[in-house]
Amino acid sequence: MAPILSLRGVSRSFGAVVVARDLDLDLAEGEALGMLGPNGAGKSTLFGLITGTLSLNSGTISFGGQDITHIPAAQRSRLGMARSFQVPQPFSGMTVFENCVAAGAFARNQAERAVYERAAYVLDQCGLTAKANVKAGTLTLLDRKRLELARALTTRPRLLLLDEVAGGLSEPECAILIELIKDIRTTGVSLIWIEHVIHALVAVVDRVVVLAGGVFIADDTPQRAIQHPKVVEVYMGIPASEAAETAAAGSEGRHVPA
Ligand SMILES: Nc1ncnc2c1ncn2[C@@H]1O[C@H](COP(=O)(O)OP(=O)(O)OP(=O)(O)O)[C@@H](O)[C@H]1O
Repeated sequence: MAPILSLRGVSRSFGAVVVARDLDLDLAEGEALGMLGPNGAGKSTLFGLITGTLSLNSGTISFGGQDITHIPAAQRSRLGMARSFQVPQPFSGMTVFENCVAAGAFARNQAERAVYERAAYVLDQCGLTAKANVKAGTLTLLDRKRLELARALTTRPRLLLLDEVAGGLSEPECAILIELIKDIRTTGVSLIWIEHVIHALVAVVDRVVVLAGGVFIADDTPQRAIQHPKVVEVYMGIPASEAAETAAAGSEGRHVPA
């Protein structure tokens, strides 16, 4: 089956800062991909390139088999892309329900009434039904994160891009969010999740890519990716050669990607 999302030769710099250097990436329909990388590596920028809020310096992006490289962000969202933001950005003076309706109506260019049913369904899915009439600005952090997900889901995305949704949550709150994202996965939506809370990511995704220096230094199963010597080097400051030796000594027979 053709991938739902394909990046080919994608490059983007900000002055001397290269955040994407000739990147290729395929995401299968229904796949959940985790994205790791040090602060400032360019992960959120990559979301901007995929959703069309930022332009590429070179390369192509296709979505659902269609070349979307030059398609504006609003149109990409109508094709079925939605993202959540690192810092939740609800309309604070509007209720939780109104926030979802506004997101759904705008993204799909529909009358608000046409998305009421979807918004109610999604609020239930995200555990927010009891807060439907509460102003978004009064929500706890966990509920703001849930609302970020709900707003994105109201648009009926085929591809959901999550940017650090677990950040700042306590462990019990994080466990609730993990279950919610697992539940969202069962609907068949494809997912890319940028996250620094690695255990949350590993609990949910099928595959992890690690972005550093504008390239993917690892692309593997979650367990293998986080133990990749280059990843250990970037995160822990241990030279890749030493990290590889430690990994080999500690787990005889385990596959360590080259
Ligand atoms: N609009 C912009 N203009 C100039 N530089 C930018 C712009 N957006 C991002 N950058 C720079 O690009 C680099 C990548 O930023 P980005 O936010 O994509 O990283 P990130 O991997 O998501 O980081 P974090 O994990 O800290 O959120 C950073 O050095 C950032 O300062």
